[in-house]
Amino acid sequence: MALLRASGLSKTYGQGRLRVEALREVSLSVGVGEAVALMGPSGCGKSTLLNLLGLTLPVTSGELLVRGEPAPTRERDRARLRNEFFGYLHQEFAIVESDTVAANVTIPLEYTRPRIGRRQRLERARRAVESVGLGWALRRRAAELSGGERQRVAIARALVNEPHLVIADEPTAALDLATAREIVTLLLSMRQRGASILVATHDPRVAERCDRVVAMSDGGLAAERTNPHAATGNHGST
Ligand SMILES: Nc1ncnc2c1ncn2[C@@H]1O[C@H](COP(=O)(O)OP(=O)(O)OP(=O)(O)O)[C@@H](O)[C@H]1O
Repeated sequence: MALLRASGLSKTYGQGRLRVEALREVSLSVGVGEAVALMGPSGCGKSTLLNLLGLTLPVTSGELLVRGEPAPTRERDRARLRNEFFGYLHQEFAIVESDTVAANVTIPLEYTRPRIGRRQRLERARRAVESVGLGWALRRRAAELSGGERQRVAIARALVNEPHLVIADEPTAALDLATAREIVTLLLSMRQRGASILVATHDPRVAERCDRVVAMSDGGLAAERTNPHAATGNHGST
């Protein structure tokens, strides 16, 4: 069974003269432990597709199955699934600069139900921060870290709830080459825990390290190829 299966997804923003058909009839599956890269020109709909698949935007039409079950429509249920199932990594990191690394990384755990106690939240944050090599920075304010270190904090936050799927939108756009490479290595290493990765990127070096590359064009899927040389995870079906 695919972890995520989208059939005929469409998204329209606005109404009347402001109406934008951002996605048209997109069908895509993501297998367990699979890394899929979305590529395509600016404005072709990559972020919109990530937001639909990551349940942060409602679909206009189409079907989305999460582990074989239709994605919930009630916001409360969607929020719970987001917290339990997904990890999110953004281009601009979305780190709270004035907070410590620990406080940033525990954010996704604040919303889990049943609630996780403070001590356990901190312990999980510590493990996640250590897994990205930043154990020394746990009590530092995020503002004191470099761009690459902040992106590693964002990765720790994306994996602290042990997500089944990590959704990353241009995770390396603001980074230099060496740091970008390191961040992608970290991101893809989540497959070893059975997590799937869905990443929108303009960078062919990121795409070539994923198991599958899906090319988008003008709100639709244009082409798809598998990368025989990508270090594969434990895929379910596609
Ligand atoms: N909130 C919104 N309201 C109206 N139109 C939007 C909104 N968000 C995106 N769009 C439009 O939908 C289309 C797809 O945008 P999207 O951000 O998904 O593209 P993208 O491929 O991620 O682009 P980029 O690579 O530049 O991030 C674009 O035409 C964009 O202008």
